[in-house]
Amino acid sequence: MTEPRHIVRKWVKPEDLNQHGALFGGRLLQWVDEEGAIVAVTQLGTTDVVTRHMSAVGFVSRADRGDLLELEYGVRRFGRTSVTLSCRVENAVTGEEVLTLESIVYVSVDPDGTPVAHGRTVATGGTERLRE
Ligand SMILES: CC(=O)SCCNC(=O)CCNC(=O)[C@H](O)C(C)(C)COP(=O)(O)OP(=O)(O)OC[C@H]1O[C@@H](n2cnc3c(N)ncnc32)[C@H](O)[C@@H]1OP(=O)(O)O
Repeated sequence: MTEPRHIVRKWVKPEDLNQHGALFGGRLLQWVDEEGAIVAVTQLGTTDVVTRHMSAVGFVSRADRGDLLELEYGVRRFGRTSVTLSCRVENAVTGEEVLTLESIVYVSVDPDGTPVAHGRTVATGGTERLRE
């Protein structure tokens, strides 16, 4: 399962930089997780979603101040309580790969934080499930 894709863009600003003047890796992971959670929320139709697992992280190339980054998510799999996304980050201008995560697993939870079945089996490209 790879379609539809979800793309968000981030501009690297001065407050996002590390001591070498490049994008701080932790900031990039924050973006990847936060935007991924929003994709998961739109897929599952609930805002009660938590991150359970991330696959190995490899920072392939650096991003610098002023770079425009594209975070592209795919929906890989629906489980009983989880949804698994993939994420590729690239420079929106050059297309150079910055980071790829094979899988990020988000879990639907109840108010006590216990996993609950979400009942979803098919990906959506929209936000209509939030209004169901
Ligand atoms: C958006 C954010 O930043 S949220 C903040 C960061 N995240 C958190 O604080 C979450 C902390 N973790 C937890 O509270 C708990 O681990 C929970 C509630 C998420 C899950 O509880 P668990 O006891 O692990 O539940 P369980 O073993 O049933 O797993 C839940 C789902 O995650 C999947 N899962 C669990 N571990 C993994 C793993 N290592 N890799 C892939 N999937 C996994 C399971 O397969 C299951 O999916 P399924 O129901 O679709 O088959």
